[in-house]
Amino acid sequence: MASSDEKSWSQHSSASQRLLSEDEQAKLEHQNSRIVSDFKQTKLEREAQKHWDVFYKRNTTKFFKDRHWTSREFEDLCGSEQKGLKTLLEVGCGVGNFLFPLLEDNSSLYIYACDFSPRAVQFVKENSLYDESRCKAFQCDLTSDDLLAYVTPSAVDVVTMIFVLSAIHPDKMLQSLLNIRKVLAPSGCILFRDYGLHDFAMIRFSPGSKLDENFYVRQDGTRSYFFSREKLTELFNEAGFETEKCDYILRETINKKEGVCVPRVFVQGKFTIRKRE
Ligand SMILES: C[S@@+](CC[C@H](N)C(=O)[O-])C[C@H]1O[C@@H](n2cnc3c(N)ncnc32)[C@H](O)[C@@H]1O
Repeated sequence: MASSDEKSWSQHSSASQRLLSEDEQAKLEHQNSRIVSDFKQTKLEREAQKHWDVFYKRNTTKFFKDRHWTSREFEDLCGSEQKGLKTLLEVGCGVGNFLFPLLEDNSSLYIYACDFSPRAVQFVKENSLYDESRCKAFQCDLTSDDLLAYVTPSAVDVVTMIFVLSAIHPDKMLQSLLNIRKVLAPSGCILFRDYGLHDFAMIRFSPGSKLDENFYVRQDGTRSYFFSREKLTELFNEAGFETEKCDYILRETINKKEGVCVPRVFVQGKFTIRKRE
């Protein structure tokens, strides 16, 4: 995960995926020498929520930086008033690093925010900027709880998914998207940003951390998938969405702790509900 001591120093987008050096290819190959057992994989899935909750117990609100870049990166979030954007749902909101900057920048926006970690939701509610007339935070597991229990059907103009789908088991990604689709207005969209294929964090995993193709477990039991553009568009297509945009974002960050410059890869996209099935 990108911790708060990593500082970005340059950024650019690219249509093609990052090519690996021979050394990096060898590292990826080496990861296959020890794949996590089925027994441990089942346990990790059963305890997914617990692992994230413990993550927030340990890191409180200090791990992720406030995401002030979102309005810049997603033009749909810029000037929301003029665009008639009224209601937004952020899924996998963590402690609100995306939510609060957005609330501050958009005075007429109402934001629903959910996460399956009860501690994360509690941190959101305890934030001094939390205002029930402007937002509602609730606990919800996207893979199993019906979003319609909290949000009116088709009531949401924009859903944001910021580094959340990667934390969900690949077998449950589709059902999570179908769940989200139910609350999205027919003209609405999903704005997406997550870890991309060949991100530095992916190469860095050691043997014994690989769960499946492009899917890994961290030391603390939280998991991460690394998306190719193809995988992502295929998934959204299957869930009834059209891909408006889907790009790799390549950026270099300085990891201050280790004193090295590392290549980060993210995937960013915009998806709309397909008009005709
Ligand atoms: C990498 S963090 C990103 C948090 C936040 N979106 C941000 O960018 O700061 C992933 C978040 O997804 C949440 N999450 C993982 N699986 C989930 C699920 N099935 N349902 C709801 N939230 C989930 C975790 O609790 C965690 O807060």
